[in-house]
Amino acid sequence: MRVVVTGATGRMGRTVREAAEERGWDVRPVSRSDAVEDGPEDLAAVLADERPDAVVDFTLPEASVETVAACAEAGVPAVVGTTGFDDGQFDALWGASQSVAVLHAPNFSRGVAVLLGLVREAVAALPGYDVELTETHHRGKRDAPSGTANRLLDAVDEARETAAERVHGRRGAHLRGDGEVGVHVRRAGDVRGEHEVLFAGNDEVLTLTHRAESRRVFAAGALDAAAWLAGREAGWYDFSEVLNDDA
Ligand SMILES: NC(=O)C1=CN([C@@H]2O[C@H](COP(=O)(O)OP(=O)(O)OC[C@H]3O[C@@H](n4cnc5c(N)ncnc54)[C@H](OP(=O)(O)O)[C@@H]3O)[C@@H](O)[C@H]2O)C=CC1
Ligand SMILES: O=C(O)C1=N[C@H](C(=O)O)C[C@H](O)C1
Repeated sequence: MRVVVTGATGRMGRTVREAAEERGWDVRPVSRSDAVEDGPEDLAAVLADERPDAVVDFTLPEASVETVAACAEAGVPAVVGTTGFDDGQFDALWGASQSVAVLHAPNFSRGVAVLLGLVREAVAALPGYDVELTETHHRGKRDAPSGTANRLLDAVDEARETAAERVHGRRGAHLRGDGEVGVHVRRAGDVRGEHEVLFAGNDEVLTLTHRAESRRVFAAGALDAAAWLAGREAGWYDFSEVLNDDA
């Protein structure tokens, strides 16, 4: 496999490069900075010259939109791990997937894929229970709540077949509403990523927690996705399709 890694000097960019090199892949880092060999370079030119099998992108929403547009132009599949897109940016990614294969996931760990299923199952089995979500990440994280937290909240809504009011933190005199879901965000140190979904009711509490212990887990999932996506036709793909084919 030959992959281009954008945001090559970022926390995830560095981890993805190392993991791909360990697999023996041909890795081409692309960065805005001159901290990588070959310095800052135009992505479109790199894609045209080197024809990689896929691009792996963990950057910022505005940067990912540009990257995926360049991939669409060059016909190179794109794996996107970036989070924090607004609706317009998300539409731009989806639009590009009409002309190239795009796979976006807010979390490339297999444990979180399982957690999503468990949350749907718990919501369906525990009607009327209060649900609260807490996520913790390192101090360098920009977006809140995390992309994974938003995906977990969507899973709660899907299982309830209704959109819950998402209450971000609580302060002052305020009684909890029946259907609301509390969302709590913590930023501290270098916590790699923790998500907890709590269900309470009927004199009991159930918590489902996922904790990433290294960024390598995300890099491994993204590289598995890149290998799966290479050579696929244009379209919008989901990480669950990669995992299902693996099972
Ligand atoms: N889906 C998943 O499993 C995971 C997703 N993420 C997501 O990946 C994204 C990146 O996370 P992380 O690696 O921690 O972030 P970092 O801030 O460490 O890295 C982001 C990199 O993006 C590049 N970049 C491109 N354009 C810009 C710009 N305009 N301003 C700043 N940087 C820019 C820079 O690299 P350079 O200078 O080299 O171009 C920068 O280092 C986040 O959205 C995060 O939520 C994180 C972990 C797992
Ligand atoms: O920024 C991070 O670090 C992470 N971001 C992703 C998210 O927003 O959900 C995934 C993971 O939790 C790490």
